[in-house]
Amino acid sequence: MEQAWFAEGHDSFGLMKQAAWQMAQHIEQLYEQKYLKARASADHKVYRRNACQQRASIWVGKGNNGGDGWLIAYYLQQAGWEVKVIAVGYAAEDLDTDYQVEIANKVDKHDVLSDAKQAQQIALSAKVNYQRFEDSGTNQSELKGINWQADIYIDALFGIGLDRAPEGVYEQAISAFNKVTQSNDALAIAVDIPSGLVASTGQVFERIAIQADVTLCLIARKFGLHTKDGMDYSGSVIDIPLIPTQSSNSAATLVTVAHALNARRQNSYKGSYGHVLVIGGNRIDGSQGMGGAAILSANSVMATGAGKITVACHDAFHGALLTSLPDAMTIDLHDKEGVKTLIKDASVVTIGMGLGRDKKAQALFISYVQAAITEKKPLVIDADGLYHLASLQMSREHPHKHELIAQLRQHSMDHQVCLTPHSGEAARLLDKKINIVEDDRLTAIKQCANTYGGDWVLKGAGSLVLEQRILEQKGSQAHIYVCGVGNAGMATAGMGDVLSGVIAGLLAQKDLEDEARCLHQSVLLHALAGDALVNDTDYYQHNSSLLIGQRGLQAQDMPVAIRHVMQLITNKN
Ligand SMILES: NC(=O)C1=CN([C@@H]2O[C@H](COP(=O)(O)OP(=O)(O)OC[C@H]3O[C@@H](n4cnc5c(N)ncnc54)[C@H](O)[C@@H]3O)[C@@H](O)[C@H]2O)[C@@H](O)CC1
Ligand SMILES: Nc1ncnc2c1ncn2[C@@H]1O[C@H](COP(=O)(O)OP(=O)(O)O)[C@@H](O)[C@H]1O
Ligand SMILES: [K+]
Repeated sequence: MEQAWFAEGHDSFGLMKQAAWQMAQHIEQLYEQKYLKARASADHKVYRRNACQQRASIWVGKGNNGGDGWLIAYYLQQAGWEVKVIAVGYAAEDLDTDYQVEIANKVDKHDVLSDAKQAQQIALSAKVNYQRFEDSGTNQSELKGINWQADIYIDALFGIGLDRAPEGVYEQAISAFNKVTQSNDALAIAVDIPSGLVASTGQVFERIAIQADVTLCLIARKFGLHTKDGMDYSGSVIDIPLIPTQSSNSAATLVTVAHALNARRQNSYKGSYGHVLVIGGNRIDGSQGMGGAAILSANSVMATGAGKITVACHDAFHGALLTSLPDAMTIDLHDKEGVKTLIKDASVVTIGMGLGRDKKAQALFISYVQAAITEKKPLVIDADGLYHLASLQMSREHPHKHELIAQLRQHSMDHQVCLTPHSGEAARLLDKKINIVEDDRLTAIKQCANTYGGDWVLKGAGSLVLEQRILEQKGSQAHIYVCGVGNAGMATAGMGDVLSGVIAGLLAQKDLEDEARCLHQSVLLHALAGDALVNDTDYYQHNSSLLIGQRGLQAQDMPVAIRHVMQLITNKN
C-alpha cells in the first residue's frame, strides 16, 4: 500500500514525518490518560511523577521504524518533553553529528539520504539527547543510563522489516526494554508493531518481543497483531491510517461485530428454522467414549434457534443426551440405513464430533458424507471427521481416497461445506508439522482450501476464516477474515464442538440473510458468546448471572451466552 502511494509521486520522507507527528499527538493523549487522570485519584506516586516534565525514552533501531522513533523524539522535544533516545545497533560514528554532516555533504546529488538517516539528522541537529545501548554496559543489572525513569517508553526498534530472530544486542535491548518498563510501571508504546513480532504471521521468535501496552499501527492493521502471539504482545491497537488505502489490497478482513439478525416472522413454525442432524458421539470397544462432544454440539445448535435436531450417536449416550437436551430426537449412530434416511430429511448435516478414529468409524464417515453429498446437503465437518479426511488424503491405496475428496470439492462448489480444524488438525490435513502451520496460519488455511475445497476455520486465538465466493465468470474467489474477539478462557475441551453446533444451527435457519448464516458470522457469534462470559463491558449489557471469568469457563456454559448474544444482535422492530 505504501509502495503504491509512493508510485503516485508522494514523498516517502513526507510520510514518515506525518507518521511521527501523528504518533507524537497520540503519545501526548496517552500520557494524559494515564497520568493526568490519576491526579483526581489518590495515587500520589503517579501524581508526583506527573508534577515534573513529561519524559519519554525512545528506543530506535536502524531501519525506518527507528526513523519514526528519531522523529517522535524530535517532535516530543519540540512540545516540551524531556526525551532520551536509546540507539540500538549503531556504531559510534553513526551518531557522530560532525561525521554524519560530512557524509551527507558527500552524498551524490542524485543519491538521496535514506529516510531513517534524514530523521536521525533532524533529531541530532535539534540536540536530542541520545545514548548507544551498547554503551550501557553488558551487566544487565546495571543498565547504565537505560534505567533512566521515563513516563513513556517507545519501541521503535523494528517494524514490518523484521525478517529474523532478534539476536545479540537486539535480544538484549528487547529484554532490557521490557524489564525497565515493567519495573517503572510506565507505558510501553510500540511504533507500528511490537518489535520481535512478525507482522505477516503473528509469530514471535523464542518469546523475544516487546511487551507493549499500546501499539500505534501505521497505514493498515497488520495481520500479525491479531493471530497467534499478536494479541499477547500488542496491547490495545490504535490505527493511524495516514493514507487512503483500498481494502481490496488487504490480506484479510478483521471482524469484531456480528451481522444483525432479523426478527422471526410471527407466521412461522419449527420447519421454518431447519432440521440439523448431528453425527458423532461414539463409544469404541468398551471405552468411556465421547458422547459429550455430540451433546455439546447439539445444545449449541438449539441455542442458535434451529427448529429441530436429531443426534445420531452411540445408543449408550441417548439417555445422557436426552437428560441434557430433551428437545433432541435420537438415532443409533451405527444404524446406517436409518441415519441415511435422516440425512434426506435434514437441512444441515454436521459430522465428526467424537465420531471415533477406528476403521469402523471411518467407514461410517465415508458413507454418511457420501449420502449428504448425494442428497445435496450443507455439511459441517469437525474433529474426527477431519481426521478421517486427512487419512484418506494421505493413504495411497484407500479405494475411496480420490472419490470422496473429489466429490467433496465438487459438492462445495454449489453447497456450503464448512471444515473447522485447529492447528493440529490442519497440520494433519496438510501432512505438515504443527509448527509449520502455526508459523504461518494464513498460508495454512489457503492450502487447506486449495486441497479440499469448501469454507474453512483455522481455530485458535484470532481464528481465521476462509470463505469461497462462487463468481459467475471467474470461478471462485477466497476471502479471509480474522476474528478479533474471543478469549483464552475458551481454550478448554469441547469449545470446538460448540462451534460446530453454532455453524450448523445458523446454516439451518434459511429465514436469516446470507450474511447472518455465513461461516465468519458463526465464528464471531461463538467468540462473542465466550467474551460475554468473561467481560462486563456495556456491549454485553452486562448480565451478572452470565459472568464466569476465563479460568473455569466450560463449553457447557456456552449455550446460555450464545442465546444472550443472539438476542443482543437481533433487530428489534
Ligand atoms: N517512509 C517510509 O518508508 C515509512 C516507513 N514507516 C516505518 O518503517 C517501518 C519499516 O521500515 P523498514 O522496512 O526499514 O524495516 P524496520 O525498521 O522494521 O527494520 C529493518 C532493518 O532491520 C533489519 N533486521 C530485520 N530483522 C532483524 C533482526 N532480527 N536483527 C537485526 N536486524 C534485523 C533488516 O534487515 C532491515 O535492515 C514501518 O514498520 C514503519 O514503522 C513509516 O514511517 C511510514 C513511512
Ligand atoms: N486463546 C483463545 N482465544 C480465542 N479463542 C480460543 C482460544 N482458545 C480456543 N479458542 C476457541 O475455542 C475453540 C476450541 O476448539 P477445539 O480446539 O476444537 O476444542 P475441542 O476439540 O476440545 O472442542 C475454537 O473455536 C477456538 O478458536
Ligand atoms: K516497533
